Amino acid sequence: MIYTVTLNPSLDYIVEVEHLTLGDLNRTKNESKFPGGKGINVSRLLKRMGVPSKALGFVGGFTGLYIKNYLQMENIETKFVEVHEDTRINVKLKSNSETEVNAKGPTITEADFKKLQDQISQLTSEDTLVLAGSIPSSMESGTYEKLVSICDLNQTKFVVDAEGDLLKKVLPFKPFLIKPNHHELGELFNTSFSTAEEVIPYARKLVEMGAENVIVSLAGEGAVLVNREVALISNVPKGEVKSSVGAGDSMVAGFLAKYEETKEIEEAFRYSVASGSATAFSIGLATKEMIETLYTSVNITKL
Ligand SMILES: Nc1ncnc2c1ncn2[C@@H]1O[C@H](COP(=O)(O)OP(=O)(O)OP(=O)(O)O)[C@@H](O)[C@H]1O
Ligand SMILES: O=P(O)(O)OC[C@@]1(O)O[C@H](CO)[C@@H](O)[C@@H]1O
Repeated sequence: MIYTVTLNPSLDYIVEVEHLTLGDLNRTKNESKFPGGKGINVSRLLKRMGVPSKALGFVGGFTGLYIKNYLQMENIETKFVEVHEDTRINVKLKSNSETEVNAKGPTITEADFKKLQDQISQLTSEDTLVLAGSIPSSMESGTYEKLVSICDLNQTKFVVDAEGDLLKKVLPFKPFLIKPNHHELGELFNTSFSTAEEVIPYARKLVEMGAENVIVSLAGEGAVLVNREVALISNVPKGEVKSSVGAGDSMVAGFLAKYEETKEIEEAFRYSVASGSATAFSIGLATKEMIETLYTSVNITKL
């Protein structure tokens, strides 16, 4: 079974404004809201791909209730730890460009965290754990490290989609997959990239540091996958970007879903890119139909 963990879920409020003027009253052209947070997005995508998963993490208040009800409506299993403060609201402002305001999230107590650790201790070598997104500001940067050390004890395969220290600290525990975007990769090594080729040596460093598979996305410029055996570069399909919120999470879900089915890294990577673009070309997350349409226009080159 795949378990996703979202330590800091969100109600994503997507507002579209024709021409945003700071310091003035703006009225929306369109607005929508979705349950968000990276692990939750992975669970929602997996469901659309026909792969069951269970969503774990912390939810609280009316926003937490909204998330639970929404996932229940989509027949996604959840086992959230209930916290006292409200789950955050993240604002995604779509105008000439995309602007995001992500909140810091509720207070998580030691007792809340202990409940989650107990749940993760129940996983086995048959399970996969996906840890995705930021942590509420009340939690320490060693939080993911504590969770993956439980996976290490029980030989549970795990995936991490996080940035900075959260990511760095899990590498010695050998994650099955990590998926930084090129900005996050650049920040880790104090550099920047403009092409997929430039990314490869740095993705290889992450493999040397412990990651089994590294996918680096470069938004409209393509993506790379590196592991001990191969280095692959992918194009991205052409289309109109409607909202890239959740595009990275869709890549994680797409990779896991296809890999479960085929055990083929190259096909899983191809499906991952198609999933990322299908979400980028949608308001909200991709549908399976759209992913499968785009799949045929993803081309992978082996280096
Ligand atoms: N302009 C684009 N054209 C086609 N596909 C795109 C475009 N932008 C993003 N994508 C798709 O989304 C994937 C992830 O994009 P990106 O590199 O922005 O990841 P991310 O920053 O993790 O995403 P997120 O917005 O979810 O945080 C890309 O690999 C690609 O498949
Ligand atoms: O603040 P974090 O945890 O880094 O990111 C949270 C978030 O931006 O990520 C998802 C898209 O990837 C959204 O659903 C959500 O609002």
